[in-house]
Amino acid sequence: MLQVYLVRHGETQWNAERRIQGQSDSPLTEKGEQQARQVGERAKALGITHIISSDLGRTRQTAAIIAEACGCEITLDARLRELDMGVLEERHIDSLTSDEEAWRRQLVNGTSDGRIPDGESMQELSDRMHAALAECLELPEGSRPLVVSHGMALGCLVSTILGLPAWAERRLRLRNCSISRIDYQQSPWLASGWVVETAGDVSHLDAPALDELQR
Ligand SMILES: O=C(O)[C@H](O)COP(=O)(O)O
Repeated sequence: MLQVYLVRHGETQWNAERRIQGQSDSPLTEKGEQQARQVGERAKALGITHIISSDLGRTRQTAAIIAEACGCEITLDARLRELDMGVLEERHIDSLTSDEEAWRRQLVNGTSDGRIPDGESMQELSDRMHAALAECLELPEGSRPLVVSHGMALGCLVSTILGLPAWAERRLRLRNCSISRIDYQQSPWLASGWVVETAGDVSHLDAPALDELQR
């Protein structure tokens, strides 16, 4: 049975400052680098064989730290990027006008085709994340891949595997450097296809980051 580990990147400067990143970027904080090292230790113990990462800077930085610990090659895949948040990228979450806040809420509270101006819909995000995930099925027998991506992108993947709408990802707390696991199984009794084993595990982190709303 193929097991795929899903890791959100380590804490970044803008995560700590509550600024919207989307496909814009900011570097890992010192804490984010430490979190990535702790994922690296776990990844080594798990016998990870391949690392597949979003091509944004913060995920590449996290993937490089994990790869150093477990000695795997990194493959970059732009389909694993965070949701494109259009004109709201780089903005401080507490600085949004009421119109801007309405765009954001429309996106995360139940409209799969809603989008922030110049941004992407949750459905588009879901489609590209599933297409990237499907490539794990082509890896050689016995592979154990680890995917490094983003909060909304991974939340959308896990939600849709569970049969929930893409926007249900806001109901999942995927903190920086949390690990989720999904398996691809064929079962006569349970679901066949992707199933969720764990979501948002932070037991490998000394001091898990607070999520954005708690900061
Ligand atoms: O700020 C954002 O773009 C998202 O809410 C979180 O994205 P991240 O997982 O890349 O920090």
